[in-house]
Amino acid sequence: MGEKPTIDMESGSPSIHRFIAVFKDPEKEHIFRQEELPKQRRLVFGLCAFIAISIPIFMLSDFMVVKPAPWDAFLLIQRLIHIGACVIFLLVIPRVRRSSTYDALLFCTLFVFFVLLELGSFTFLGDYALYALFDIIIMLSLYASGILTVKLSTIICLYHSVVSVLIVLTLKDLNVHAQIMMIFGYALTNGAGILLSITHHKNVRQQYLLQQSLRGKSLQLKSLAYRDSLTNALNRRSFQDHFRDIEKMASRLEHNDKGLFMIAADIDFFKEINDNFGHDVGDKVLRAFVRLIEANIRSVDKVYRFGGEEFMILLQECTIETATARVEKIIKLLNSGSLGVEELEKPVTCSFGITPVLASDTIDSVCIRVDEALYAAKKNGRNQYVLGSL
Ligand SMILES: Nc1nc2c(ncn2[C@@H]2O[C@H](COP(=O)(O)OP(=O)(O)OP(=O)(O)O)[C@@H](O)[C@H]2O)c(=O)[nH]1
Repeated sequence: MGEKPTIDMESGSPSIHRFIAVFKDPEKEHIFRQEELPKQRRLVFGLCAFIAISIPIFMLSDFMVVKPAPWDAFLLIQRLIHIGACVIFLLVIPRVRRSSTYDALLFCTLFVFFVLLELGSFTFLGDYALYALFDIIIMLSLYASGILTVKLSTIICLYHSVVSVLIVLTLKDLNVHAQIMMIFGYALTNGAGILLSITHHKNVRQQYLLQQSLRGKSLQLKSLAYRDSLTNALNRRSFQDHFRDIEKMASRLEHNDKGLFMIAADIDFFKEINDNFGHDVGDKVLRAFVRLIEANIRSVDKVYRFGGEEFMILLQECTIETATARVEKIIKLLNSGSLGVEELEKPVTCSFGITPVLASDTIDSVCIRVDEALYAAKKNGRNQYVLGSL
């Protein structure tokens, strides 16, 4: 599956066309509509289900007002086609993946729906006002629901207004006064509907932008809360909060050739660096150390600063050979002066403890084991690694 599309809020809030209520940038409009599609599908699904259920109820009441044969048979066929169209749409709509396909399908369904509804109006015994009321309610709820884009609302409104006016004019049993009122009613409903539609689409887009910006801000805050401000490495809180994921990963890899490895790293004689060259140089060393580690692990692996000059490195899906090879390489790079802090007279060295993370481990058990290995490395003379015993 592709990555979920998002609107880039850094490049400024995208503006909205005033009358057609879509984003001015077509790509942003496309991303927005793809994200909105699941919600729209749910709405249309609900609407179709409502029509499919309510029409049989109307069929029962129709018998009271419908004209005699052949209109009764006509009405029955018309209602059955309605229900059939809704059922087909109910089956198809959950599978629609593109907003353009969705629009085309919706337009076809609504077209069939209104043609049948308009034809159905002839079957009522002069009770056109009742039919019109039902019709107007459906139109208004469609406009206001956001199912239709402003473009679709306008097309349907024009088509429906023209046909409805023609029907009103051809109805012999409506007097002139009633005809004028009906036409006036349709004009007002459709006009109000288009305005509702524009307002609705603008609101939905503005709300979407607001949500995007809030989502971005909350991600920024989360990242700030989980990062160490000096080195930008992940911090101890992040390690604690994500340990559940680490446990899950360890269980998943339990019977695998590859597993998870925790490495504790502690820079040797760091106090001396601070004392001899000052805190600023000490800070520089810490930043350069994190950069060097990050450059020598994969992007899925993680570096956490636990405090001071103490770090944890989590290697994912690797073997003991790879874990030790990576640490050996880092030790070699440090000894060759690759840290690149010019103020220092001799290379900075570091001691490491390495241990696999087991499915049965808790945060404490793994930290204790890896700390013991690190302590042994320090005790053995520093600038080396020790594998923790299980
Ligand atoms: N520059 C700088 N120093 C820090 C920071 N946090 C802790 N320190 C210093 O790191 C030093 C840690 O010293 P020790 O715990 O004695 O460790 P060490 O000198 O590296 O000795 P060993 O670990 O035994 O090799 C202390 O002097 C702390 O003040 C920091 O953010 N920046």
